[in-house]
Amino acid sequence: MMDYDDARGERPRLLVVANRLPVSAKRTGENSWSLEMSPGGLVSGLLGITSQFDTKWVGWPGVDVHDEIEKNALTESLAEMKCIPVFLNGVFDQYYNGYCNGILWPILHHMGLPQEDQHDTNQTFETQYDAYKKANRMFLDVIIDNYEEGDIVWCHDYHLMFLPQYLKEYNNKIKVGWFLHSPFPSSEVYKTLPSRSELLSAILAADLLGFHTYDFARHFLSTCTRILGVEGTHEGVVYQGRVTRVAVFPIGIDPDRFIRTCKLPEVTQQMNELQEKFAGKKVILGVDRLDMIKGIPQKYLAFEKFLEENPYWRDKVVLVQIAVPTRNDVPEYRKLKSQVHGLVGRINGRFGSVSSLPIHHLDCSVDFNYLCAIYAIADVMLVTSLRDGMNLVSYEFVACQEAKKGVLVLSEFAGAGQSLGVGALIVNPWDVTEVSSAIKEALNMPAEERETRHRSNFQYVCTHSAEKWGLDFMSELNGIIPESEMQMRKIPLQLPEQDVIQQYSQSNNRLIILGFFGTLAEPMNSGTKEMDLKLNPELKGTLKALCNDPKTTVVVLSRSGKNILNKNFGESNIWLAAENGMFEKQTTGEWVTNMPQNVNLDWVDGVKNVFKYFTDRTPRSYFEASETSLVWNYEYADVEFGRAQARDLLQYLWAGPISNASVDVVRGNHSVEVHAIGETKGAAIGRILGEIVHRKSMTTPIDFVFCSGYFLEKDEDIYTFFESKILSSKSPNGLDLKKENYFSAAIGQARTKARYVIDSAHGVVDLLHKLAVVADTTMTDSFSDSEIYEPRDANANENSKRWINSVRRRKVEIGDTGQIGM
Ligand SMILES: O=P(O)(O)OC[C@H]1O[C@H](O[C@H]2O[C@H](CO)[C@@H](O)[C@H](O)[C@H]2O)[C@H](O)[C@@H](O)[C@@H]1O
Ligand SMILES: O=c1ccn([C@@H]2O[C@H](COP(=O)(O)OP(=O)(O)O)[C@@H](O)[C@H]2O)c(=O)[nH]1
Repeated sequence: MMDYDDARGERPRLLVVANRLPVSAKRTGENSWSLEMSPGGLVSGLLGITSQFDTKWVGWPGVDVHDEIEKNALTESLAEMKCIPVFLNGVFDQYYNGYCNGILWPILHHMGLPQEDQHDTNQTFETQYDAYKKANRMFLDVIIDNYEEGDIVWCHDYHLMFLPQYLKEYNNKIKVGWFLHSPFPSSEVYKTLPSRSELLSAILAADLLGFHTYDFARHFLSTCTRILGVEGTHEGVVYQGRVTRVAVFPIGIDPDRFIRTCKLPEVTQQMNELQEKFAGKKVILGVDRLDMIKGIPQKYLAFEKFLEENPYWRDKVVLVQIAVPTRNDVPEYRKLKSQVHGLVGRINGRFGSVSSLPIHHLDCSVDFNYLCAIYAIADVMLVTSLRDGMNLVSYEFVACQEAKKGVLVLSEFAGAGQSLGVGALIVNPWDVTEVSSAIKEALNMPAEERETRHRSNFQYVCTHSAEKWGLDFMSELNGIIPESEMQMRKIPLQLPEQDVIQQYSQSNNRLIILGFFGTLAEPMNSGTKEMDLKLNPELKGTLKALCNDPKTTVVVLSRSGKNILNKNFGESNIWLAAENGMFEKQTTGEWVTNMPQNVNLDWVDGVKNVFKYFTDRTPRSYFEASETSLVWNYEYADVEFGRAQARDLLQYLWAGPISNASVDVVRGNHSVEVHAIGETKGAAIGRILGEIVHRKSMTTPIDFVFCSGYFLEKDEDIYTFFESKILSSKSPNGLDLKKENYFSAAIGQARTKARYVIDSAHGVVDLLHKLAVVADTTMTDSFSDSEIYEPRDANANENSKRWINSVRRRKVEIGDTGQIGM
């Protein structure tokens, strides 16, 4: 955790940006306002971090104000509380009631999009979406007006999903964090959102994204994979050349505030009054905003069932439900209110009497002291959220229960279900029978068990406070920025193709090192099987031309076996390294083995069986097997399923065929590779280089190296091998390499040890075509001046054909025989 130097007044400046300010304004007269604490867990949680930072809040003040004088008056009142208002006049209804709470909120809580009148819904959707973006821009404008260099900006919640993008577009150096207080749904639900990609890309502009639970973070990562096609790693999401860190930060409360409040005389007085009022009865408590995600109807149905089945308890228990009014302007919420009132009437009618009602339903919020008092006297807290980001009410109840040690009945669908699962009775709120039984169990629970359960919850709530949550997030954000900047700096440049061509044309002894899979091989399709790895047909002529140039040596380094390389490169005068260098040969010669003596390959058949098993059960996966290595690849399978299968496959392997074998297991992006210990591509290239120098009896040092492939991270030593050979003067090892004539280029990797990147294998194919032309022209110059060159390969792609022809024409025009001046 970070240590901030309060004594020197060096608290970092933090702009907390949330839809709602911690206080909401109410007009009390002309130009005068009263400020009240805003409801909801977001505000409660964030209050815990204000002491650690020089914090200012940016948010909606809770009212529409049109008059400039009034705006100024309110702005001044809010400034005293370090709050900066964003007046959302004109867009608020469409943005907040419409897009935020009518569209995003139900999607995030697994409830799906509204389905009434599709045509109207589509029309309003567009307007609401526009208002949402406009509102996010209004937040941006206020931030810009108040931003000072070095400020950290922490954006909160689903209301502000565009803000990270807007902030970074304004100033890429601002540290931006974004935290989601609600759940993040499964990709199957999120996918239905019409603006799904834009919203995802917009939040990925942040440096750090936080979620309450692993489930939500996992859903988010797999949604990014499925919708944007990006890979989620343990570090986060690599998107558009930068890494966005994704991490889990479960929010907490300020437990001391509750513990202290419960000891205040006025609060103990309220407790006494409540106890007197409910004397002889057990109190079950519910505290929720009247929101459909809180499962209040389900709670009432379960309570009704409990009363039905347990007549003994009918006059000995009362359910007090504080239903805090919320989002009254959203139609769904108004409907919920009447539904809930109907249920209360029915149950009280069925089980109540003149002197007692089983349900006390309050449509209001209560003040903080009263809330603590009622938390403290309750015997059972009943939380039946159908989905809930965290549910701080359950933490608050625990914090107030040191004396009573009541029982928490908690929905498994609240984030809190993951943290308080040991102490609480966890229920599925949709299962009224289960909730009814849990009520009974809670009411009958022996004191000793209540004590044990409470202790475990209390310990958690006290150690996982809102302050810790805020500091953890900020600490991560601060740590991550330099790293992500570093990563941005480390991101290699695009291969400078023209420099490669120029250096190639000027050099006298060139070495081209290429991978096979994902580089020279034709893209696989779903039907591809083990032996089908084939040289891209576009490259046949090109490779031949390169290999036939006496100034050029081509090496193909592959994890594939000897047979596959023989089949594909048998006709070229080329150096081959099969199985990552276990076997080597020049096409004209015999394969030489580098396999250590006594290497044990007993594991191969067992691994093959496991790979076969998983290939059969994972559509569009396939495996390659060679003498010393096997690779199972799920690149073309459903990525999520493939990943899950890969996990299972590894368990099978470790438990069986490789438990005692001398093998390396490498997890690639979409593959699992098992190979005999002993070879790396870097070591192989070192040996081959020695051979080349020796066999060719070289007199001219190698003065051009191009090395490119779709290599696994562990094989990237192939790129670093040459780095140590780059000298200012000619080196004794037959190399004359400088940074100008050494080109290492990884295909499609955001992070690599190579100097450069190429977006796809097409880039390599294209470049090789061009180099082949240079090889041809420098070798023979056998075209007549009037001849327009036709690439020898009819399949060469259009760009390279065009390029080649333009070079030919220029060559004709300027009579250039040896060099191509680019
Ligand atoms: O501002 P409102 O529209 O009135 O709604 C109140 C808040 O509701 C949501 O709270 C969430 O945040 C809590 C703390 O992280 C979490 O415990 C709870 O599960 C969530 O529902 C909403 O996310 C906030 O933005 C609202 O302010
Ligand atoms: O009359 C009330 C009752 C409760 N709360 C607070 O509202 C928050 C509810 O947070 P929770 O995470 O449980 O759910 P949310 O309402 O944010 O979805 C808690 O901090 C409660 O103390 C409130 O402000 N007024």
